[in-house]
Amino acid sequence: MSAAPKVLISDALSPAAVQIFKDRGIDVDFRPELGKDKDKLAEIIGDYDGLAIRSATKVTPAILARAERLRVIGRAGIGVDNVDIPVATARGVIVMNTPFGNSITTAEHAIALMFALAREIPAADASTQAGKWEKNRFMGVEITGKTLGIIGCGNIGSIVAERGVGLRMKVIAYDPFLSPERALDLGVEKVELDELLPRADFITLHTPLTDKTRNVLSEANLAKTKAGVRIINCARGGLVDEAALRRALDGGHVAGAAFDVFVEEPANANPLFGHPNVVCTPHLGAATSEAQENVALQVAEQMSEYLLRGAIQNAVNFPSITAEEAPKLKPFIALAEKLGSFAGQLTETGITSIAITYEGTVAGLKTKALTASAIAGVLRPMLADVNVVSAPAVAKERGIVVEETIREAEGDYDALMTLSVTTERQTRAISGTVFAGGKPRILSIKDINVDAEFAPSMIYVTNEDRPGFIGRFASALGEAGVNIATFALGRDAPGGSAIALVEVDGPVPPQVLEAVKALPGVKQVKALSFT
Ligand SMILES: NC(=O)C1=CN([C@@H]2O[C@H](COP(=O)(O)OP(=O)(O)OC[C@H]3O[C@@H](n4cnc5c(N)ncnc54)[C@H](O)[C@@H]3O)[C@@H](O)[C@H]2O)C=CC1
Ligand SMILES: O=C(O)CCC(=O)C(=O)O
Repeated sequence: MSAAPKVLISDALSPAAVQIFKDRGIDVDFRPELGKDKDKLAEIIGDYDGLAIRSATKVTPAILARAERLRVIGRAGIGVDNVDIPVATARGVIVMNTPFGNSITTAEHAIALMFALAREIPAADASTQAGKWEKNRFMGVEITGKTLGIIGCGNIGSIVAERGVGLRMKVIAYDPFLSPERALDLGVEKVELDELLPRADFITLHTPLTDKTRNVLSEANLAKTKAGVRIINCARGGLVDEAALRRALDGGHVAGAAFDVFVEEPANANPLFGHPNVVCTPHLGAATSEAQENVALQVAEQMSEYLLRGAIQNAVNFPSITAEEAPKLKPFIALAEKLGSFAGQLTETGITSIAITYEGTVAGLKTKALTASAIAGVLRPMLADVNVVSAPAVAKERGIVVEETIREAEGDYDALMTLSVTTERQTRAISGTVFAGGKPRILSIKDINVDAEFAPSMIYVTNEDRPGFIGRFASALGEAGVNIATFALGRDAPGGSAIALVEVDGPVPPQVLEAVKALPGVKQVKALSFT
């Protein structure tokens, strides 16, 4: 029996997560202090199959380089910008998040900050508790009837929009991916950024931080906002140019700003600090007991399902696979990898494209996962470290075009998978299926029917279809002491091109391949291995 998977929790997750892992039979170490101790984390990460984090742990290339066993990183929350996704993907590590568990809580924090700004609640509180009773100092603004401009109207932005509508605000939203139907449903007017900026009394940001959204409120865009605007950022530091915002606050154009997130976190110093109309919280958007319980439970469930059953949910770098789909996919994943491996072992020049056709019942499965497995199979003979998670990215990086075709109708087989690999010299197609009992099987190679299993040690020969070849081939193996286990043959036409696929016991010495190559009519000989 294989050992139980081991998970490290390196951030302040709700203890509910620990219990879930334990209940599922997973060994778990709860070490929240490690999120801030990257050296210690790097020292021990090699012992773990899973890493559960919030935002304090930075999963850098240096940490990943030491994570030899790591299979999954689970973010109890939404933003995965503290994880180096390309490097995790290249190392075959699934990265999953919990995209909904803290959305309501974060939207509520944005609304709370909007009220805090409108009525200067933090400053009024400090003044009152200091015994000043400055009734005339604090003159707020009413929310009702004001225009709320939302930048990024996804999960959290939509909840903020609904709350804004409920507060009788006029809600406008800039989000290139917001459909007109969804905007209508939410009661929101969809606008361009240049329209939102001068119209909004309050602007709230709810996008991820990407190359496109960085400094979306730049100095130039801040200058386009309405005089007296109030700005709320509960999404990510870096969406607003903090120094430019400070100048706009100092100059009086911006009436107030409420920030939960900062360019540098923990934010011990920041250009916004100290301004009387600025309200700050230390990245508390998701900090309610409800949200933390939600995300901790969800991430622990998702990670356990993956580590124990191969189910993938909410991965940002791999298609989802349910626990019900996982066992159905498993034999086809093996088939896809082996077809890929067959082609990969035969390929000696640069690959330009990989095409995979799914026919019959297999067309109804998660073909994206199968395609990723096939690509991994093709590339593995050339790149030892590639795996099913990293393969699509590696292929893309190498300029290999990947095509997937799905045909629901069945032909001669319930399920048929055909992989074609095109190199600078030729296209090689291999088809296969899964037989009862889950065994992958080869059905044709280069359009020639050959019925064979994949075996640990095989010899693949292409030759001219001439009398006497089989006897000479078998004798060459016999003389070298290589025992034949199974023998599969195929040809396109009498006297045309033929294929022999022979399973042998044990490895094939190079001199045996040379001897077979020297036989009359032989075009190609290759030892193949399938584990
Ligand atoms: N302060 C906190 O503690 C928390 C912060 N967050 C952050 O909130 C942000 C939003 O989260 P969700 O709503 O769950 O994400 P989401 O993915 O559901 O929504 C993001 C929206 O931004 C839009 N968008 C992307 N690029 C854009 C662009 N260039 N201009 C305008 N809109 C653009 C997308 O179309 C999408 O609708 C994330 O960055 C997340 O990390 C989330 C939870 C807690
Ligand atoms: O875990 C946290 O407190 C931060 C939450 C967050 O920023 C997110 O989920 O994106």
